[in-house]
Amino acid sequence: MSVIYKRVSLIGLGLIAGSMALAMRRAGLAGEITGYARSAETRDTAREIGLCDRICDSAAEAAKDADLVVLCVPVGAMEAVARDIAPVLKPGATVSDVGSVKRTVIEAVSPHIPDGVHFIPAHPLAGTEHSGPRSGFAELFDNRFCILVPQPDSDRAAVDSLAALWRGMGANVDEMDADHHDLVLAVTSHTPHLIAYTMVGVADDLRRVTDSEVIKYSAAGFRDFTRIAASDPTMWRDVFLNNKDATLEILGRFTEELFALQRAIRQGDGDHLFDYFTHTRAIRRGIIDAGQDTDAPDFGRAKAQKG
Ligand SMILES: NC(=O)C1=CN([C@@H]2O[C@H](COP(=O)(O)OP(=O)(O)OC[C@H]3O[C@@H](n4cnc5c(N)ncnc54)[C@H](O)[C@@H]3O)[C@@H](O)[C@H]2O)C=CC1
Ligand SMILES: O=C(O)C(=O)Cc1ccc(O)cc1
Repeated sequence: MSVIYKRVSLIGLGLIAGSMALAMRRAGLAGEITGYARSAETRDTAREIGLCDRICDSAAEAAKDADLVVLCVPVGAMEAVARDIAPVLKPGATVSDVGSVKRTVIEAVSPHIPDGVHFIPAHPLAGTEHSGPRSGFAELFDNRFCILVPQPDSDRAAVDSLAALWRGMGANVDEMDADHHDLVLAVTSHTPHLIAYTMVGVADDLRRVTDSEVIKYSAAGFRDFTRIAASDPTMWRDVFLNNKDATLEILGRFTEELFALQRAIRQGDGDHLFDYFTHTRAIRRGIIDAGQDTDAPDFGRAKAQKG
């Protein structure tokens, strides 16, 4: 594959930026990759493992002369970074991000983007519970979706270049409106994470079951919950604070269904339980038939542990 951007700048050097750097290198998509992270320790680690061609000591230095700047920081830090890099962005450059929430990121970042610079938000639907500069791997985006959220005035050629970059990194690209994205993600990712956090908290609270029993007898379902609940607290705090309405909407529906199942159990209503589980099994089978069960979590964990 050939170079799409001469100079790419990654701000925030964790799982996603690290995986992007490795995936871009794998396919030769960037001439030079610069990077910046807020903590000196992260920058030192990134230098030590050669994550980028150049690690800079400020976001502005990393973004200077870049053709593409990708904000790879927690959602709550996007605005501060956009403010820092705004003065050095060159005309014709593209700014993108990888945040798990889109509407508030667009509202926070857009005002800082100078005229003549393209802002094209994005979200790769791929990740693991690991974080930090050592957690990235080149295959993270393979066969995963990356959702682009072009703005009404987005330049088509700039959107096409960004889409080509994500395809070059292995992803399938779709476009979506920000509000729809946030609702879809509240259903498929954000609320499930909250449920996992809660379930692990409940198990921890249950003093009649000791820690060693929780670990020893963890069946697959609970094991997955513990994996998800080990995800980065800063990132997930920011997700819920920034996708408030959609998450609360889905949580409301979730608790209604949960109460109905609770009542069925109390009343011994086996028909309700059977019908409900039959319906949900059909949904799972639909996902498998559509070829969309690529089992990212285990794949990600295995790769990250190797590295
Ligand atoms: N972890 C996951 O599974 C996925 C995460 N995302 C999104 O990607 C973004 C990054 O997530 P990860 O790479 O997982 O996080 P991470 O925790 O691995 O890395 C974040 C990096 O940002 C740096 N950082 C934090 N605040 C900063 C600031 N103000 N200025 C400069 N650097 C700063 C941290 O030092 C760290 O290097 C988040 O917005 C997250 O919502 C998207 C898809 C999947
Ligand atoms: O590790 C998992 O199971 C994930 O769900 C990864 C993930 C986390 C956050 C995102 O915005 C997208 C993907």
